[in-house]
Amino acid sequence: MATDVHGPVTTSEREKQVAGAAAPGTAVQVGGLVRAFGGRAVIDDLHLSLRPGEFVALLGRSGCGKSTLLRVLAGLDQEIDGEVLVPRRRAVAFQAPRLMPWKRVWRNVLLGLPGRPERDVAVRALEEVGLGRRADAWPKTLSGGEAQRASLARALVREPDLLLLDEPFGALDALTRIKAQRLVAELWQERGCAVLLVTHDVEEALLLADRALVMESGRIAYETAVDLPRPRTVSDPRFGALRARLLDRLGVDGEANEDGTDGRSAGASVDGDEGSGGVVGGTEVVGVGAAASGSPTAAA
Ligand SMILES: Nc1ncnc2c1ncn2[C@@H]1O[C@H](COP(=O)(O)OP(=O)(O)OP(=O)(O)O)[C@@H](O)[C@H]1O
Repeated sequence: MATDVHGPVTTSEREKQVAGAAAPGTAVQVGGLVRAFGGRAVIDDLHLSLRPGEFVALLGRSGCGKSTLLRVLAGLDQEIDGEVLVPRRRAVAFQAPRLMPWKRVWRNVLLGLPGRPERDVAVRALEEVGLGRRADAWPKTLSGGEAQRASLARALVREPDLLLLDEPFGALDALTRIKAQRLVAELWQERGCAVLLVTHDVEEALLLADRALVMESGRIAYETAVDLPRPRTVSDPRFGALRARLLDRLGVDGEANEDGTDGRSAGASVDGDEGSGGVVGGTEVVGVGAAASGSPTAAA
């Protein structure tokens, strides 16, 4: 069962015990996590930790269990074994904005919040994502990018210590996507919350994250620090080298050389199904413990 370790003091004895076991300075701590569907373990003895304020990207082939892990961390799936320590304040945004069409945008932002929060609370969150003037709009009148920003506002209004993003930019066109990535980078810098971003896009991971993880066979099979100064550019040779290494690890042929001098132009992404064979094999951990550093001011 997912257990909160931050925020107001927990009440149950079990929560106290688990909270006591959490390492200091840890936002997320997962140990021996197993999630099975019909006897098939999609997550199998997974271990993961995030530091407060750390931005981590989670990559992996389609069907390898990324969204399942995110749902567990969000507390949406509790049919698990193992230990999951997460902040009490956490929020999730999905690829589909999931706005209720019969509620105005500002009411969507406040959906599910305890108490009776005022409209102003929603408007402030909408202003943060550049949508203050659309507070009274109906969701169907928003563009795809605007709807995604409204979804982000709904997550931010919860003032999360952990923000879980499940391919939030996946359905956006290229330009809107770049803007949305920059927005997330800025909001992360301002808010200082830990972020776990599920993405298929290696470049997106490298532009935004302190650390990139690759999930495979139900575990974190590979990780690398992204210790590049911000703002980052895809033309940086070190960026190209990291991209090549990650693509190789994901079983995708990269055109970039290891030194990054002949990098791909854009859109290095992962597809193909987990379990369809593939180049990725074995378990390797590289650069464990990368510190969150620099200022995430730009993402392209
Ligand atoms: N509720 C469920 N019932 C049965 N199987 C499920 C359920 N949810 C997920 N699965 C299975 O678990 C596996 C992992 O799914 P998940 O959505 O976590 O993968 P993913 O890595 O996020 O994939 P993608 O990148 O394509 O979104 C898949 O084989 C999926 O069919």
